[in-house]
Amino acid sequence: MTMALLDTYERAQLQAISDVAYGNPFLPEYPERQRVVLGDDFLESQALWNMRGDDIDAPLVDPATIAARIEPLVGTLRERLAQGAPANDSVFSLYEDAVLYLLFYRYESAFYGVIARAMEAKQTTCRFYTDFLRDWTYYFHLPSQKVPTRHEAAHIFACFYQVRRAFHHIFRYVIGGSMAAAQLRAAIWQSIFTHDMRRYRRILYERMGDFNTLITGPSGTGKELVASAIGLSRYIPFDPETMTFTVNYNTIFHALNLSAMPSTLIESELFGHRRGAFTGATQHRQGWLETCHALGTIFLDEIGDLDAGVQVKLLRVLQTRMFQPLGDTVDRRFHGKLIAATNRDLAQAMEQGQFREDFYYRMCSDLVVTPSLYEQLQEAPEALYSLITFIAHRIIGPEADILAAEVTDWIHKHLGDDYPWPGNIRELEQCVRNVLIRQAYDPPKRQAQTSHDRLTQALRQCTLTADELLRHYCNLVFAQTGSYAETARRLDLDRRTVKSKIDPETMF
Ligand SMILES: Nc1ncnc2c1ncn2[C@@H]1O[C@H](COP(=O)(O)OP(=O)(O)OP(=O)(O)O)[C@@H](O)[C@H]1O
Repeated sequence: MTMALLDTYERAQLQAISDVAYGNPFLPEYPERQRVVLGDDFLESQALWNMRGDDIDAPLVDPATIAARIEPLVGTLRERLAQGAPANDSVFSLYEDAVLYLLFYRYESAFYGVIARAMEAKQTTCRFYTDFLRDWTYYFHLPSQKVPTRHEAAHIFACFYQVRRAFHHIFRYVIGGSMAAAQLRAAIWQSIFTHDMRRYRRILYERMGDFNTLITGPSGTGKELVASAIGLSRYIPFDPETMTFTVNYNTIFHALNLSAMPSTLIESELFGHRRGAFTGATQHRQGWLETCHALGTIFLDEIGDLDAGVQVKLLRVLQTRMFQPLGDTVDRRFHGKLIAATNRDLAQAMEQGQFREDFYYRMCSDLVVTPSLYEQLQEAPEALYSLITFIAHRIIGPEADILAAEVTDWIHKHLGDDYPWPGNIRELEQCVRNVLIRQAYDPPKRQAQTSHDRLTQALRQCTLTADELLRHYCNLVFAQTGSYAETARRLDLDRRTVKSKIDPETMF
């Protein structure tokens, strides 16, 4: 009688590991997957979807425990396969998933070393690829049968590097212990790898540049940081001959703030120009779209402010990936990825004819929304302290806990627990700095107060139409809450109606 290749328990363990390996690590349900594998050994505080503390790159306990636990099981399965035990696709696939999980954590710190060196503009020869390749061969090239993995070792090596970079950048750039912040991290992960990591690894990894990403959310909520996390975590091929990654990820992300530039400068920055294209164009100049590396990213901040003429030209890039420098008639191709951000309500801007619909629909195949600080604190008031600790740590390093306690106390006494943080995390950062230096923070003069006075006056004089009244009231509540969702909840209106009434640029 031939013995089954896997008993029920082993199969269940491998299936649980496969679920862990392919889940979005920042989603709140993810810890449950880890718990299935680890049982009582699972450490809730280490759950990946939590914000990381002081050291964002400290080794993670739960994944390391999982890797240690599966190693003997993977070894046993390898022995059985090596002895020629017949296996079907489902067993091979579980085996492959577990081996890749094991190998990722075996080399995780070595990959981090490559990330750190790239930050210092140094290129690393990844000698540990030799060890990786030895392990790869050990697990996948068995004496009596070749495990049918569809991947090359170098490709998986590149995928591991990308996953490690994504962890690093997401933790580095997106802070916050609320569910809203965790979901933002999960959305970034999805924007990088899509919801299906297997398909990503098979085919999509080299096509993500074709998908544009649009980031929306109030000012100061980290839209540029989200864009950096996505742009710096793109797939970069590994060259096994030279044992190097083909480009330094740290050199291929370019941010352009459109609201800070006149439209002619935007055009020339983006598309480039020929000599004599306009007065002052004394030299031929390549634009960002031309110089952008194929694995690179151009980030267009404040896209809502883009002039209609530039929108048309950019639309062509979005549709055909082609463009012409100013004064030129020859088409050039854009090879990178485009990410845009805005804090404007684009739905309203389109309604008012200020923003082209076709442009919007070309941008929104991948939409990421950053939550306001107020929204985060409504849901998890305790998140304020951890945010402050994180910021304090970034500002002064040692004694961050003491500063955090001082700032939290100050906020509690002087701003109150319901302060709306209209400037979001950017404002919180300034508040921490101010309390550090002056032991006080004066919030910028709140528009809400003036709004309130004007509304009261208009109400006394009975001069408002019903629509004006609603509009003003929406703006007033929005100024207090800083959140469309919360305003809609308080007014018992739907979010779209609220959005259509609010103009954050010229709040009443
Ligand atoms: N989620 C966040 N995590 C960490 N820091 C943040 C976050 N959001 C904002 N910050 C801090 O606020 C600063 C501003 O962030 P960023 O420029 O990304 O905001 P933004 O949403 O693009 O704002 P704007 O719409 O005004 O351009 C950052 O430099 C960072 O210090």
